[in-house]
Amino acid sequence: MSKENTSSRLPVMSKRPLSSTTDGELQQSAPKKIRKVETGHQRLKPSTSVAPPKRPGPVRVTNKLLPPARAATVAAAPSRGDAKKLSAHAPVAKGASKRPGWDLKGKVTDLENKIQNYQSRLKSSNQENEDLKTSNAEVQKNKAQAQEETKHLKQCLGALEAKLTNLGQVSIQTSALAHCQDSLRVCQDMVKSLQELVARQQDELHCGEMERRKLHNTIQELKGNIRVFCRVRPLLSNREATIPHIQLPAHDNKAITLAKIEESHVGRAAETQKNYIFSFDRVFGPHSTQSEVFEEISLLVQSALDGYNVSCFAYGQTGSGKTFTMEGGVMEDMRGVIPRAVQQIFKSADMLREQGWQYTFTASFVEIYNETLRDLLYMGKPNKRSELEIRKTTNNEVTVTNLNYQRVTTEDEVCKLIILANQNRSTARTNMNDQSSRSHSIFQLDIEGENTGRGTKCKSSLCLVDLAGSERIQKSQSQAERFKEMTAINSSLTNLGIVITALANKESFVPYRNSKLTYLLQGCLGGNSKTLMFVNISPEEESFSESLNSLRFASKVNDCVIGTATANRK
Ligand SMILES: Nc1ncnc2c1ncn2[C@@H]1O[C@H](COP(=O)(O)OP(=O)(O)OP(=O)(O)O)[C@@H](O)[C@H]1O
Repeated sequence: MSKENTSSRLPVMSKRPLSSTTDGELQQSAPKKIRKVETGHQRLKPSTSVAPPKRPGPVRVTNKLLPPARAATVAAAPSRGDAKKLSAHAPVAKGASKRPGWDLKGKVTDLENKIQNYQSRLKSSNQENEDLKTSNAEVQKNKAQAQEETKHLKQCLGALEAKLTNLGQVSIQTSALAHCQDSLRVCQDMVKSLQELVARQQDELHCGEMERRKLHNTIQELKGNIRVFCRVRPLLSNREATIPHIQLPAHDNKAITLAKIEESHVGRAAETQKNYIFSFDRVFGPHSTQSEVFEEISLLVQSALDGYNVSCFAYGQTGSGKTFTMEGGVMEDMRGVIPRAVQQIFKSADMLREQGWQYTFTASFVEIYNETLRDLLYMGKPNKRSELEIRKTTNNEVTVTNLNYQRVTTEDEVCKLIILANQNRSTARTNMNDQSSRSHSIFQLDIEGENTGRGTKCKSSLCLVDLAGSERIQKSQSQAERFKEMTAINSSLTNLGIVITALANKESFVPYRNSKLTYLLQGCLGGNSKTLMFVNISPEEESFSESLNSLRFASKVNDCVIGTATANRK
């Protein structure tokens, strides 16, 4: 039965005229109606207390824990059993506690009172329930807020903890930084003292370098400012296994003997041997390598970087190995004096750069053919070649008009110029040598060095000369043009000999201008210059006379050198 039904009956019961009914009827009907009322009270369960519910005060833990629906049920009504208890304890209207059985009206009144009482309690319970709901909602809201706040606080805490950790790290880093700063100060002190040490050592190094240059020059002077090396070419064919007419003593690398076996004019002895003994600064046999030869010259090349003019000549008959000695082959171990000297110059300049030296290099390559100068670095049209003239500058330096003076910075650049010069070089066929060069070729590297820190400068020239063949006219069977070439070559070589002799004898007049060769090489042939002459010898027996001539010419030069060395010792 619904609550609505229960409540609708109660007014009916109260309005029924009791007088028109019998006690029995009333007695029978009354309990039914009471039961119906009680049935309606079943919705009040579960009730844990019959005490009138108090108005909700401050939120209690029990209320918080109860779900809202259950709280509402408690407030709605007690259970049937509870109703009995309630009836037992419920306050009874005054004067209704002991109603006689017939006082049905009174009982009804009592019951109505009770109902009113319950209704008011129900109302207050509902109110209380509503209050609890509101309070619960507030609690939930507060709880959510509290959770939010907790979350926020946790975040703050996390951030603070992170900050704290960072602060810890910062303090570690600060102490590490302080440590580093200390180390830096120590290092700075160390760097300062090292810089002072380096400066001192640079001073010492510079002094050492200048001392080295001086001593090096002294050694070169003691060895002689004009030196002669002899080199014997190996046999080019296997026709002759030995070279009996050239003797090189095993124990002495400065001597060479040409032995000539002549028929005896006396008659008894079949033949006699005539020995021509020569002595030079060094004699290289047929098996000497290019690097062995250069080793002896490298000290002179060093002098060029130190500021001394250096010249190196290769003298000898056609085919004796002059070009091979000066230029050599393409293979590394076949490279001759010019490429090796260039390599050494650039390497040494690189090393000296660390000591504050800056070098500039200018290369030129010229040939003298029939007493005419030709630029070997010329790249224009052959018929557009300008005439080259040797001139002297106001500084008394020799220069050539219209000649290509190429600024070079690397060894490679110089090697390319050498290739170009070779292509330009005049060659002509002769009976002596298919690739015979009929001109003097002069490679010149002008070197300018400056040590700005020390205020020191040096200037020098390195001249490497491959002379034209020196053979006699008859042997080469030269005709007309060849005769003219030969005359010019021999004339200039003779003049070279004369100039060297005049220099060695310290003569007041040196006839440089007698030939283009000596005029051009004037700067590299006197004063503070150092000269080296190679005399190249062909090993073939038929070249005996030419070899003898060459050795005699070289010996004349060498004798002059010995005279100079003796004078130095005094
Ligand atoms: N030391 C050597 N070892 C091996 N081969 C050599 C040596 N010297 C010279 N030759 C060879 O001998 C030949 C002639 O040499 P080279 O051209 O150098 O003579 P040259 O004196 O320059 O002649 P020219 O005056 O006619 O120019 C070349 O084929 C060269 O390779």
